Amino acid sequence: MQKKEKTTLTNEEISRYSRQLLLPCIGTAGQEKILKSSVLVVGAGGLGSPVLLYLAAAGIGKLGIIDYDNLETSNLQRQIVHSEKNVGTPKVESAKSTIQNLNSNTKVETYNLLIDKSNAMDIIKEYDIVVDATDNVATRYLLNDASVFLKKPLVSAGALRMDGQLTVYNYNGGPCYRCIFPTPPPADTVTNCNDGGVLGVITGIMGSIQALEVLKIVTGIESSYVQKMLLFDGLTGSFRQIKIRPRNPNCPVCGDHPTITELIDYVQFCGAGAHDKTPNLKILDDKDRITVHDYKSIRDTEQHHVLLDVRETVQFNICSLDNSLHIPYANLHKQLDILKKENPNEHPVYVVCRRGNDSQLAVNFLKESGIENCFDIVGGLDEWAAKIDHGFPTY
Ligand SMILES: Nc1ncnc2c1ncn2[C@@H]1O[C@H](COP(=O)(O)OP(=O)(O)OP(=O)(O)O)[C@@H](O)[C@H]1O
Ligand SMILES: [Zn+2]
Repeated sequence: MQKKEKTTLTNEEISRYSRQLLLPCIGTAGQEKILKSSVLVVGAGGLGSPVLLYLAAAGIGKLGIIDYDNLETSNLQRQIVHSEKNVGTPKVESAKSTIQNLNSNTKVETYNLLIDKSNAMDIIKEYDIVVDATDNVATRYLLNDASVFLKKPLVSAGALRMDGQLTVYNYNGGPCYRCIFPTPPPADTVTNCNDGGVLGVITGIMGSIQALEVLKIVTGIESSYVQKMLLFDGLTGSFRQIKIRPRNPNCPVCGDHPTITELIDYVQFCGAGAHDKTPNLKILDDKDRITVHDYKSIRDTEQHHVLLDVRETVQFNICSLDNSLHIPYANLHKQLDILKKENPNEHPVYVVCRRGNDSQLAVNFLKESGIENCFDIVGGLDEWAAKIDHGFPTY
């Protein structure tokens, strides 16, 4: 008969983790590994929340939490590691207090900072696994490269609107993020939750699967997403697993002859930083733009004009200025006649959107279509709320 090593788990640990100890794929040996492991979670937002909660609950020995931001009310819809009383405080502290209430045995390190090339290596080297729960391309490349250099698995996910995706990079001979996405997308084509929206449950589902993959890696169960990507469509409820390319031997970071051997400037590489909610375009000359203050006096002095709001209908339904003519930017080419009908005397047209990007594109388009007397309202309704009417809703 083979003699088994006695478990090092205490009676308290046996009882606390009993429901997962009973799983043959985990058992006492798996739980011992979980208790000894350390995981770095980058981003304490929509994805990071379930990751942190489930990993703390499962007994991960040390959790690192990185986030530079403070908690906002609009985060509570999905960032369930936080609560109302912590609005305005650093997310890392808010998350730490929740997970310490859940499991006081888990050691928690907080990093209230923006992870970048100056600090990434020093922080990541202290952990076994990295979880990418952020929302921007610059940080994805940074975490990828640092994880490759330090030989750490990277459990990465994203969620937007009703969809999610997930992959485990740089693990068991599989590809890294750069093998699959060698060049970043143009900055102005990237949509984030702030613009596109996201249902909280979607981030909950994707973050929960990230936690699951972490636990599988820690306990030595094979991860299901090496060289595979999970695509989740919340509208149809379908989960699809697609095979992705293998490790690229010519990959500049993880390939056979790497050309990138230290962290680079990711903001420059991606054309956008971690902070940038939406790139602030400036495509019009100043003569084609007016400030919110100038537009306010046009309204106050009742000058004849048309206010054209080019936001999507879902956004227009949230809030709008009185007497706006609504034509979404995407429909403008089809609905120019509506604008012409509303403005037979060719009064000036002032174009507004949420932040002043689409409105500039719209002014450009109107000018090309022969409507010369039109102007962009700089900074859009966000600027209106900030500078003119503090009671105007922001979202
Ligand atoms: N380089 C980085 N360093 C530290 N934290 C980061 C970095 N990049 C992103 N984050 C954090 O990752 C989290 C991503 O989560 P999520 O997208 O759900 O939140 P959000 O940015 O607060 O959302 P919203 O776009 O609705 O304001 C954010 O809390 C953000 O502060
Ligand atoms: Zn690679």
